[in-house]
Amino acid sequence: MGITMAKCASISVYDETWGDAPDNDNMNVENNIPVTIRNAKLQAAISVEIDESLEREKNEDLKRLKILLLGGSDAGKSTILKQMRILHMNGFSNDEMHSFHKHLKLNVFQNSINRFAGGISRILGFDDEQENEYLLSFLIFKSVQTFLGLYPNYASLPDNAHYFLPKLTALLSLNYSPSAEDILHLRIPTTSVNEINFVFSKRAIRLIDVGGQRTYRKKWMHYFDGVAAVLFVVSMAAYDQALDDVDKSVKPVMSSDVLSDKDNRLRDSVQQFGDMLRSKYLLTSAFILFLNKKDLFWKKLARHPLEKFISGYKGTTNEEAAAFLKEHFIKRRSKTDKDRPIYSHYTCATDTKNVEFVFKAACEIVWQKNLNNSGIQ
Ligand SMILES: Nc1nc2c(ncn2[C@@H]2O[C@H](COP(=O)(O)OP(=O)(O)OP(=O)(O)O)[C@@H](O)[C@H]2O)c(=O)[nH]1
Ligand SMILES: [Mg+2]
Repeated sequence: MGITMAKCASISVYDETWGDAPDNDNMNVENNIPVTIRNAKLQAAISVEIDESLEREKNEDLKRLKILLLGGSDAGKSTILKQMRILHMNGFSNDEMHSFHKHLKLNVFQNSINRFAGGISRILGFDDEQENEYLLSFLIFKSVQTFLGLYPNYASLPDNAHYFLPKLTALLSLNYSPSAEDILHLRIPTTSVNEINFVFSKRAIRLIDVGGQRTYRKKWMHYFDGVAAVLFVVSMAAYDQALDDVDKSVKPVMSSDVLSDKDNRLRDSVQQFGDMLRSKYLLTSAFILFLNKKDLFWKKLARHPLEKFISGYKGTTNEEAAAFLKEHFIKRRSKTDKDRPIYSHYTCATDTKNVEFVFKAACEIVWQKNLNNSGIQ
């Protein structure tokens, strides 16, 4: 857009100059400089100015990076955005902290206690009335630790339960104010779009975080224009989890080699990743895969062997398991696309140092790609 305007400007200045000049301009002398020479000097100056302006624009474009966080629900996209706020934007305002505090209570009660109590009651064979009584009883506080010890991988516990439940008594005290770590562990599903602009390594970055639930994915494509990089975030810990928001009308189209359950979250992510790679709007964008929640993945593997959920896995170590998952994403490249580089990192989005490191590495890839595209090496 800017370049087109600059080109138009150059033509109109040129035309006006020559249109205004008298027929016999060669003979018209002012300060002993013939008009044609003056015009030539003027044109040269304008041309230099336009070149400089184009160069400035090109440099500005190189600096302004549009980065899109994509991936399924609960993968960790908003957690990465929060980390950018902490790392590059002085954290959160008082209003935001206040709202986080409210969400914290909601998270602890709605997400964790309800599910936890439901889990206990099912295990102990309680009916609804008994369950309600049980919920109200103080016993629940002591039982939290016992339950987590007995059932550390209880399937319907949200991922942040392992962080929040052991801190329950402190969290429920009236004067408790949430720490940065608490905020990073909060689960607030994104229902619209979060966007932040910040400067990193002297470059302006526009980071966009969209909602990962199926209902919100239709909106993703509104943000595909001019995307320098897609950070596709995947929860590795989702290999044994079912989708919360299964829309039965959506038919799985994936090959049958991955995962037995068609509503499996990881399987859904693999499918999404393939779809994004094939999107004609993202063909020139760098693709960086964040295989996230590595901390939870390591913990789960011992109790929930990967081969029970993904056929074909024969490895024994954590590293082999992680590499096996990664391969399922990488092989979603199409035949025509098989040489397209896909960069990947194993990440823990709640770990600020880890995110700082991988985000820097991701940006370096994007900058290098931009330089190559613009012909500057
Ligand atoms: N332990 C652990 N928890 C994580 C990690 N990444 C994210 N979480 C937690 O997982 C939950 C979901 O993270 P979000 O960032 O809200 O996920 P999202 O991808 O934005 O999800 P949607 O907004 O629904 O698309 C939150 O409770 C996070 O604290 C991680 O690497 N390790
Ligand atoms: Mg989110």
